[in-house]
Amino acid sequence: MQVQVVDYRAPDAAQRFAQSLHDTGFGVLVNHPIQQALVEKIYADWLSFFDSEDKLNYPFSKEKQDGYFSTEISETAKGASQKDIKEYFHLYPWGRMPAQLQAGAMAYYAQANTLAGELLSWVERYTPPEISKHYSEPLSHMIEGSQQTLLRVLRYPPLTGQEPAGALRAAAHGDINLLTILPAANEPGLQVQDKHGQWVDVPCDFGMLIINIGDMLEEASQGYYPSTQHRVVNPTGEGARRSRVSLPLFLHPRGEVVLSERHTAHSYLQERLRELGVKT
Ligand SMILES: O=C(O)CCC(=O)C(=O)O
Ligand SMILES: [Fe+2]
Repeated sequence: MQVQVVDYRAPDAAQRFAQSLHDTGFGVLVNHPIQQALVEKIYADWLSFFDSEDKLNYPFSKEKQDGYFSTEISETAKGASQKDIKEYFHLYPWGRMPAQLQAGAMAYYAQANTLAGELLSWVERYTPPEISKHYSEPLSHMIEGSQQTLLRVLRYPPLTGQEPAGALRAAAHGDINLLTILPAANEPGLQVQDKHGQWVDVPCDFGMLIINIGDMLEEASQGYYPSTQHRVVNPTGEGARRSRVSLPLFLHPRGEVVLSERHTAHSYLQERLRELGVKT
């Protein structure tokens, strides 16, 4: 399996992108409208923040799920035995965040959210009618007015050699939400699992934008768009001494949106957060 790299400006971009998402759960865009300079500035600013004590002023809230999640409390992927080797900060427009980092992070949030809305309409356009007739409302409507879309700034620290056997930067998991938008990180390591169980590197040249399907869209599309397992493997050699930083935006519907006969977005999210051990 090879994840398709699609030129956002190509005349057939929408169709090729949706096909890639259907085939693999992943799609990669080049020539997209997200400003690379902004992404680079966020990476640099947040690396300094994670290196500072200031992060301890924003302990995560179990109820709201905003703030700083340390390596000690960060999530354990569903079915995994070890915690991931990562720390991260959850940003919502209504949530807590360091004042000096707010403008950059919220500018990125707005850009990525706008693009995500367009990409959802691409996904919808190329959904076969026998599937889309079950969408409770157009996909791009599901996110309108949503307060749940989450920007996560992740920092994977340099490895110390003392990590528990089998622990990974991010163990295999599927994302919970509709779509995830992820600029290529500053270091490699992201892999996706193909239909035969093999792990395949996701194209990650600096400047590429990686998009993947989450469980909520798999649920709403009855599996037509698969939420594929992915992971971040540990670096070896020189790379092990470096931090890796990444910036996924998890696109969430409004809580009351009906995903399927079984679930609203709210009921689905609560169930999954409990499974991750970050909610009681
Ligand atoms: O850091 C990455 O490249 C991926 C992160 C990820 O998959 C996640 O946080 O859900
Ligand atoms: Fe993920």
